[in-house]
Amino acid sequence: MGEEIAISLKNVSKCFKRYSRPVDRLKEVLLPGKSRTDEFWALRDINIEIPKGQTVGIVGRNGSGKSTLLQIIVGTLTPSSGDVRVVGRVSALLELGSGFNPEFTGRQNVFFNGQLLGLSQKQIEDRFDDIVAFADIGDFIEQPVKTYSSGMYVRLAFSVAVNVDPEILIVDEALAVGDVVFQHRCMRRMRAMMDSGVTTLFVSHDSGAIKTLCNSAVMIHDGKIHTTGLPNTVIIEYLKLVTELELGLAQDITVNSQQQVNPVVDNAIQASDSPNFDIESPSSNFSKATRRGSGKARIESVKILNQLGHYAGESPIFAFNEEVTLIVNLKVYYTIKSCIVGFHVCDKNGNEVIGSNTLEENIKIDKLESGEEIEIKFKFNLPLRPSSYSLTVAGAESYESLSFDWIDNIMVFQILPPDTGKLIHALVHQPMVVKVNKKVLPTVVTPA
Ligand SMILES: Nc1ncnc2c1ncn2[C@@H]1O[C@H](COP(=O)(O)OP(=O)(O)OP(=O)(O)O)[C@@H](O)[C@H]1O
Repeated sequence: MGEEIAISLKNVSKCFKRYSRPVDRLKEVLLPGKSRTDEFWALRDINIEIPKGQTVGIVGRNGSGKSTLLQIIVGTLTPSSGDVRVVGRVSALLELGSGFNPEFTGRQNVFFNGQLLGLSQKQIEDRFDDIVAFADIGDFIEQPVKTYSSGMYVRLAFSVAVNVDPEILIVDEALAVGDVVFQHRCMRRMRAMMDSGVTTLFVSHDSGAIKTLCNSAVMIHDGKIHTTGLPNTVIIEYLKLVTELELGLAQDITVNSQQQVNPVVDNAIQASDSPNFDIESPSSNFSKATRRGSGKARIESVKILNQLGHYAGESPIFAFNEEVTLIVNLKVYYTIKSCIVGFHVCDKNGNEVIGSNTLEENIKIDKLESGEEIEIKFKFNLPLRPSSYSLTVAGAESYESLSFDWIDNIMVFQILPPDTGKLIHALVHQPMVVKVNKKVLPTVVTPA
């Protein structure tokens, strides 16, 4: 006998009608008979089968179609075509704001929701204390839900969703809204439910959560299934796509910023006259990166090797804390008195999180003549929070002098979450030793 299927979608597509201009909606009302909407396919030919008891993660960029897919499975949206089968009682925690009546108190909403999910009054009463205890929102349970903060709202909604004995649990990113303590509590509860055989569908942008919680994952892109498989494989594909798109964005910005050339630097480059800026490099990103400098010496190529010593590619993905080697090749066009070459790694907000240079690392590079070439290698680890980072590489004769070459955004790379499932809360992670000493309480001697 084959495995039981809890959720099955066959050739499911969803088309929304959209007005490209608000005035078209008005025109349609005033001049009925002609549709003025455009068709927008949010989902196209989705085929998924989720066996009973599995936990499946769904990833995809904003607007890729994840929420539409979940709403179709839950039944709050009907597909334009295709077949949806869901076997079992579904409890869903979809977007914030759905499910509760804002005018009702928390207590009234618990009963209202429980009934919607098919529980009797008695069954809800039996579970009520557990629901309130898990939500931990104190006296607010007697207040109208419209007075709740978004965090309180999620606490109560999640508590209801997990305390009604669902056979299928569908969670859409809502965990991110609660505080960290609550997120951990939710994770523990979800894991317990998964262990007890509840089929779970879990949408998240948190690749660590997908990797630690799910048996398999599905990546949606532009309304279609892009990749399915083991969570790690799907996450790598997802991060690769995100990195490539980010890099494309960085390059667009670069093209604009290059139009505003710093005149001082520009004159210096022109004065140097001879350097050839059509650099051959292993990276096609290279020539498009934001670049400035006198041009007396030029960074000819930059590449990163992974911990196995292999070239990591143009948009690398590294393991958490992986040891990498950055290799910078420099060619001198005009004699320089001395040379400092350095780099830094920036997070998305532009914070420089890792960086150094030859001078600070006590590597002295003396006078270099025109035509000389040098290679500099920096070996370091990447103990950084899983995210994407950009690399900047630069060189100058001294701290006081104008850079001879400075290249921002030469590369964007991605760091994966630790395999252990550990969450990295800070930007940079430090190895540490933790010791707990249990205090021995003095024994109290009671007088005879
Ligand atoms: N009711 C609607 N009418 C028209 N277009 C819609 C409607 N609902 C969703 N869309 C469009 O469908 C696409 C998919 O939306 P959906 O909310 O499913 O994406 P998502 O992957 O969940 O995004 P996010 O991660 O931002 O929540 C988007 O382009 C969205 O604008």
